[in-house]
Amino acid sequence: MKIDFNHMLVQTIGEHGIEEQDIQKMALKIPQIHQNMCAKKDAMAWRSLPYNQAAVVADIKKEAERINAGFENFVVLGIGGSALGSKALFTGIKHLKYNELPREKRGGVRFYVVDNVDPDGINALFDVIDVKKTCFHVITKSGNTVETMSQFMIVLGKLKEALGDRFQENIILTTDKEKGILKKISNQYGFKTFTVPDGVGGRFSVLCPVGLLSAAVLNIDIEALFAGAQEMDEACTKENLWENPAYMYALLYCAAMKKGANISVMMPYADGLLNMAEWYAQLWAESLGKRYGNDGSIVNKGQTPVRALGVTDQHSQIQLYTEGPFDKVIAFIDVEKFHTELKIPQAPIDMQDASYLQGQTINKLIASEMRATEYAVTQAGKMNMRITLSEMNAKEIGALFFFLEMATAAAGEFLEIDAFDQPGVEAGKIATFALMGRDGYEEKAAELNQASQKDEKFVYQV
Ligand SMILES: O=P(O)(O)OC[C@H]1O[C@](O)(CO)[C@@H](O)[C@@H]1O
Repeated sequence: MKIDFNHMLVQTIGEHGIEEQDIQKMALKIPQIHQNMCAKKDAMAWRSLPYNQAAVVADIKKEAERINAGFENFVVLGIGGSALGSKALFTGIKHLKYNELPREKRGGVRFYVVDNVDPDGINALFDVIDVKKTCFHVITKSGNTVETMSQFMIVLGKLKEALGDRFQENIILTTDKEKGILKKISNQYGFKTFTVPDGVGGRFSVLCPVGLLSAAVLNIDIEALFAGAQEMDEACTKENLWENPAYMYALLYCAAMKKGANISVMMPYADGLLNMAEWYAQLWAESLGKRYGNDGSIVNKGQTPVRALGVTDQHSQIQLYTEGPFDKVIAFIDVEKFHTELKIPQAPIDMQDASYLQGQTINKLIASEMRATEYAVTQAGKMNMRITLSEMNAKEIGALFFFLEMATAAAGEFLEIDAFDQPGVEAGKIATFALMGRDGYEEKAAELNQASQKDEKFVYQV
């Protein structure tokens, strides 16, 4: 993987870029940041995932074999970090019309992720799967998340209807080793259960059973995922800024924030990587968007992630990126070698001025469009950078996950905030419990009803 930061700098984009002397100044913080990253390594248990899971991976593979031998479909039920990693793995590595392929080409079950509580969305799935022939992986680290628990209850109802009491084999749970409702259910009913290790938060959990069971069911090479993550780990644990791309990413993005770039656009030029941008959006937003600094002062830090897809969004967003405010950093992601090379053939009709395309490849077109867009935003003086994957395979995807996780953790150190909590989300979760009538939340429900009184003059009913 190549990570190129050239277009973040004043010498390439002009006055809105970052000066080398700003880098030197911020680099003075690196020894302390590095010391913190080393001291917190054990607490950041996700950093050990590429190394310490031999037994659990063996178990996951056994389970995946059972699933692929006995079922037609595999459905992940979860939300946020419990779902986004699986989605990124699925489209980032597998065939883009995987579920529509015949079984012998897929080599396994069809794969779905349900990460919302849209009634039509959930019901649409039941219209295309036979629940009897479906294995559901229910993932919630906290074991309490309202969206996942309600999906689970709907599925249990359907399974009971279809199978009577013989639904145990259709359910696998992944949750905390002791906390939460899901763990209690697991203990009581003996469902096959995997554990989210301590110190592995949802958004950092893709390389534990949360994402690995999906990987195994999809026949994704888990060892290659780990190998990519390990290689990246080696680079991203170096103290030297000029050898550590995660530190440089964190430094430059934090320098950009200081210059008012409050938006982080991730723009992959590959359909399959759009879910990687979705995954990054949660990682970057939930980790860095914080009201309080480590010292308890109010800091309101963070940078808003935006996902865009090349080339599609060139025709919707690039106008803004090029000519709009200097409030963004754009990370382009490109792929050197796609799974396919697609030639534009000689057309059977006269293509007039479009005939220059004949004999060329779509691969060249997507690569050229990325270069052209990169050139345009660079000329316009907008900060951008490029991550190049050699291919969309398990090793590169494992490396990319790990790089972005390390960069996020390091950015948390630069910003002097806790990158591993999410108190702002908890507030919404509590309010939802109250609105849904959960015991113990009566006071909150009353408070909410009071707060939702509206001044009718600002409400337009048309
Ligand atoms: O895995 P859980 O506990 O259900 O949480 C799901 C998601 O909810 C959050 O807590 C908040 O959205 C995320 O951090 C997490 O990934």
